[in-house]
Amino acid sequence: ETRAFFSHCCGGFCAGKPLLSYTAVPRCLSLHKWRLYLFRLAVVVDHIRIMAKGTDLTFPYHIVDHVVKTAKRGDVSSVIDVIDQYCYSVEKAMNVGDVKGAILDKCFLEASPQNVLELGCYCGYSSLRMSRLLKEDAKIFTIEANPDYAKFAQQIITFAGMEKRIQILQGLSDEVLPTIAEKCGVQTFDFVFIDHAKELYKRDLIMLENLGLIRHGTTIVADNVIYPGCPDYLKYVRNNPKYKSANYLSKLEYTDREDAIEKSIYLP
Ligand SMILES: C[S@@+](CC[C@H](N)C(=O)[O-])C[C@H]1O[C@@H](n2cnc3c(N)ncnc32)[C@H](O)[C@@H]1O
Repeated sequence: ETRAFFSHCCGGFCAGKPLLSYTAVPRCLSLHKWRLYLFRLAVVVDHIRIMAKGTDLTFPYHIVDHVVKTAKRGDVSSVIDVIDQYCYSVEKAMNVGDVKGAILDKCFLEASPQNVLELGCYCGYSSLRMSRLLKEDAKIFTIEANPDYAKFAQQIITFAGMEKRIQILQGLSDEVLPTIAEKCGVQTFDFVFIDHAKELYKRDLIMLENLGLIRHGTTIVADNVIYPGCPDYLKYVRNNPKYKSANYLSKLEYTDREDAIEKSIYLP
């Protein structure tokens, strides 16, 4: 139980959690360069745990291999199905999965967004799910701190033929967000999927507000709000007149454990 909990903390990192939490400290010059090193160290620790079978999670490159061997190139739905089959039958991974993925799809279709932001790309699974439902000229920007995961996600996204619709921005969320508008030519996002380090959900939502990156009516969907959970985020969106929130009870990806998705509409 404890192991499973830690393996999902910070979006799947376990032993690295205290190190990752350190990356949550406010940016300042003296800490700046160390935050990414600590993030990478946390990843190394987790890789050792995966190799030692100390967690039931997988390396994303296993997923890349499986997708390339099994899925149909250029067919997004085939790539998504192959990842789901792999996670059910071989090794679990920390992507949103098919069950909560259906809720994400529903929220996405209701919002019919033009500009989409995702925090936490991992292997690109949720980006690909959303990309199937994108309007003609709409685009997804997804932030991923781990350079290896960003690379594997890029391979999967390109294999699925979605490289023009999904842009990966590699870096820590609080370092990428301040320059995203200028870099990507986007003023505000219409839909945000938050699925990175659970203790950063609230901080990064407030950052999006302060940077003016969300507008009246933006839909914000947050994953894993029960397991491993993000109580401070839920308290923030539920007790805040600027948000109208709804909870969708579901199951943790590829398991029977209870989890949920929180959808919040920003109405400042
Ligand atoms: C749960 S996974 C994302 C799963 C993905 N959304 C999906 O469903 O396919 C969380 C990801 O967030 C990334 N992450 C953690 N902290 C981050 C941060 N501060 N900035 C950007 N990415 C971060 C992790 O490296 C990990 O790949």
